[in-house]
This record gives sequence, C-alpha cells and structure tokens, in this order.
Amino acid sequence: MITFDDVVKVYPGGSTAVDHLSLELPTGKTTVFVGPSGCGKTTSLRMINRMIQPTSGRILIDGKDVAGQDEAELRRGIGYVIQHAGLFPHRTVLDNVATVPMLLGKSRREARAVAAELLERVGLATEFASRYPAQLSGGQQQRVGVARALAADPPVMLMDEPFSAVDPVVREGLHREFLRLQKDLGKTIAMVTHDIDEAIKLGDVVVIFRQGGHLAQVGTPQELLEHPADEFVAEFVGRDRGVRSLSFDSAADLPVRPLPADLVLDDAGRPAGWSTGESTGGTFTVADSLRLVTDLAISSPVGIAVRVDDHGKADGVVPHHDLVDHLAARRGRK
Ligand SMILES: Nc1ncnc2c1ncn2[C@@H]1O[C@H](COP(=O)(O)OP(=O)(O)OP(=O)(O)O)[C@@H](O)[C@H]1O
Repeated sequence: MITFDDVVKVYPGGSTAVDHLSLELPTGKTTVFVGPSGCGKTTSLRMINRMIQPTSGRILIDGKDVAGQDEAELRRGIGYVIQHAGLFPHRTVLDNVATVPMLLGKSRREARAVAAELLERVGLATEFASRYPAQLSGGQQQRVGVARALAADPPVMLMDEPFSAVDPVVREGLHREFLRLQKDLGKTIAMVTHDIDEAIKLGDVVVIFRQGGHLAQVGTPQELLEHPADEFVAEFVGRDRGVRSLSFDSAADLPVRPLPADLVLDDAGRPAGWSTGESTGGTFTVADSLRLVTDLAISSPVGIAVRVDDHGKADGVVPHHDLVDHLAARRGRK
C-alpha cells in the first residue's frame, strides 16, 4: 500500500501544487489520478519515487517512509512509464528493455532473454526486437516503455499519461493490453491521466483532484459515477454518467421473456434476424453489462434485445419497456 499522509507541496515562487493530501493506494490495484490541468497530479505521482520532495507530510510504501530510503534502491522497486516512452534512441528495442536487468547484475545473455519474454508479454512480435525506437509506431514504443518499466519486476509502477500520445484506436488496444497484463501481474500502480474515460476504464480506484491540489473525491469508478460528491465531480465525470454506470451492472438478474414468434432462428437455434428481415443488431449473454443491453434495445429496430446462451442459442428477449422498469427498480434499490 502507498500512503500519502498529509502531504503538501509548495513550489518555490509560492504556488501550492498539492494541498494536504491524505490518501491510500491499495496494493495490487490500479489507482488513477485525474483532474484538470495543473491540479497537482504529476507532482503527487513524482513524490512517490522522490523525483520531487514534499514540502511537508510523508509518503509511505508498505509503512516505510520513502524519505528515509536510499534513492537508488527505492527506484529499483518502482517502475516509471512516461508519455513518449522515453526510450534510448541509439539502442535496439531489445537492449532498451535489457538495460535494466543488466544494471541489476544479470549477464547480457540473461538480460536479453528476460527482455525478449517481456516484449512478448506486452504484445510485441519478435521481429521488432532488433529495430530502433524511431522505427516503431507510437503505440509500439509505448509497449516497449511498459516492458522496460516491468524489467526489474518492481512491485510498484508509476505511469504518467502513458497512453495519451497515441491515437484513439491504438489507445484502445493499449488499454486492453494493460488490463490483461495487470490482471496477471497485480502491480501496485499509480497512473496519471487527464482523461476521465481512461480513468474509469483502467482504475480500480479513481482519485479526482481539483484546482489548487485539493482532493475532490476518491472512489471506485462506479461510486464516482453513481454518487458524485458535488457539482464539480458530477460535471467532471460527465453528464452521461448514469448511462456509463450501467457498464458496471450485470445483465444476469435482468428478467427475460420467452422468444417471440417473429424472431427467426437458424438450425442451431441461433438468432438470424426478425421476420421483417431486420437484423437483431447483436445479442447479449448473462455475462454482459446492462449498458450493452440498453444499447441493443435502443438501437434495435423493434426495440428488443436478444439474449443467447454460451453456445450462441437464443434463450430470451428483453423489450425496452421491461428494461426501463428494471432500471427504475434498480434506482430504487441504490
Ligand atoms: N517545477 C515547478 N516550479 C513551480 N511550479 C510548478 C513546478 N511544477 C509544477 N508547478 C505548478 O504546480 C501545479 C501542479 O502541477 P502538476 O504538473 O503537478 O499538475 P498536473 O495536474 O499534472 O497538470 P497537467 O495535467 O497539466 O500535467 C501547477 O500549477 C504547476 O504550474
């Protein structure tokens, strides 16, 4: 666990970047710092590995004050990923990643073997290993940056806007990769982003800052969407927060009706469209979210979402008025 204990940072010149921050970042989870520009996110992140010294207060990792630790040793346990990956331009991709294990005392051969394995883990094919950073796309460079940060197998990772320099499609892929990796690795991650959607997608815990380095709210993405603490948070998480909070609710307890006669099935019982010739526009299973069902019901030409089982066989439908009733009942329960 990383603990901020009443941390203040006032820069020379008098601007307060972080104002009495007390916060706990749980072990093995991703905590995302988000907020408007200049609200102290990066300053907070960099105080964890002592790139910036707090003016007052303490930061502890697993109960140990970082201020009392040897800087080099502290940083060996903390991976650091930045926006443009920060790769060494004159070293190959493989050697960029192998540098850290070599610094930690592994032979060149061993270090390269570790590097090759990490590159594979972040989804880079072996053919990229011998290229130089400039010969990679932004998204590929970012993967190398993540692999390099993981090379010392640090329990803690700091990530400052790691995905913001790439286009939305590439970012989407990196997000998927990140979630898959983190599920396997369970690192204690602190990440900075200015993008609330990214924070909600990647964070187990989301910390919203407001101007002046004040904490606005801390919570799970679902808590922030459903119970914003004030107008600032409500505005920040977005006006469509109600719809987005449906992503965190399962479709498992949504009541379904029997299959209507005008739903056409193929020989295997899979939905093939409506008798009017229109498509079902997709299907859902009990493992999906209420957001998907809502989307299907709204975009369906007949206003009905079709549920299938694990084999793709249709096993029930949800007309949009049933969905509206379910959502109203859900609101009553919360
Ligand atoms: N080295 C510095 N000297 C003086 N003031 C600084 C310094 N670094 C940052 N600041 C100020 O401290 C405040 C917080 O900066 P910080 O970089 O932590 O914000 P941020 O939330 O990460 O912003 P952004 O999203 O724009 O990167 C800002 O007002 C900034 O101008």
